[in-house]
Amino acid sequence: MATSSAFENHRIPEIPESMFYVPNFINDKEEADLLTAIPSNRWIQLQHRRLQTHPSSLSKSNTLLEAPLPPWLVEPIISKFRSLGLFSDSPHHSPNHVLINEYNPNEGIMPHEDGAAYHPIVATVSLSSALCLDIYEKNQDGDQAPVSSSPKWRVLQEPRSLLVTCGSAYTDTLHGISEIDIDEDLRPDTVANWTLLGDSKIFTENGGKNVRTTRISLTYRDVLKVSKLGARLLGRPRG
Ligand SMILES: O=C(O)CCC(=O)C(=O)O
Ligand SMILES: [Fe+2]
Repeated sequence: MATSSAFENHRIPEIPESMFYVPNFINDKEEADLLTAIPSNRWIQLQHRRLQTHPSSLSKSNTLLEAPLPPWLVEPIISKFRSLGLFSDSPHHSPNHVLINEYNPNEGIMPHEDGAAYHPIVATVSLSSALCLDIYEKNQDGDQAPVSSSPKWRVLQEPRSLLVTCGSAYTDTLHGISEIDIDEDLRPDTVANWTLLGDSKIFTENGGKNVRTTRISLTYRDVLKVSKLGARLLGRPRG
């Protein structure tokens, strides 16, 4: 990925290439504006989280109907991506799809990979609460199972942070969020991005604990297959 050299300083050292962590990627006001803009009528309730997709869900063949992202998901985020060089190598040179997840305490997502519908990069902006993303080594026999049921690395995602996963971190690992209400044992040797955190002190002072509240993630992606015809026939999806 062609990124600015300043961005290299945000590389998470322990994890296979490449994951990058940027604390305070957005400020308090930008976070508050995003939280206000997320439409309350677009949530799909899943068993262990809520989800919304913009501009629309992918079809069964993993095709996106061409449509713009809603403006509140574009600025200020996309110009910040551009100045870091993110998505410059991806086919559409900018994200065209955003999945938004919401997790209450004790909710999460099973270990999985994001797969081949997307160019191998995902950029995740976290809002409201910190939590740990668990990273697992992937079995190389193609069955999508983790090598071990315990994660190999943990990435602590603070509110307003950015996490970028690309390269072999995208293709050769699985990621998940465990269904707990407190992330424990947060220390330099158990958190892969500890030295990159914006405020590691609060976790140290709190006995290495993060008590979760509701956390929202905006996950930006570039869908490979885009259907222009669909967009013309069906018009723009609601945004
Ligand atoms: O909420 C997150 O940070 C991870 C979400 C995720 O893995 C996904 O939407 O595919
Ligand atoms: Fe994922």
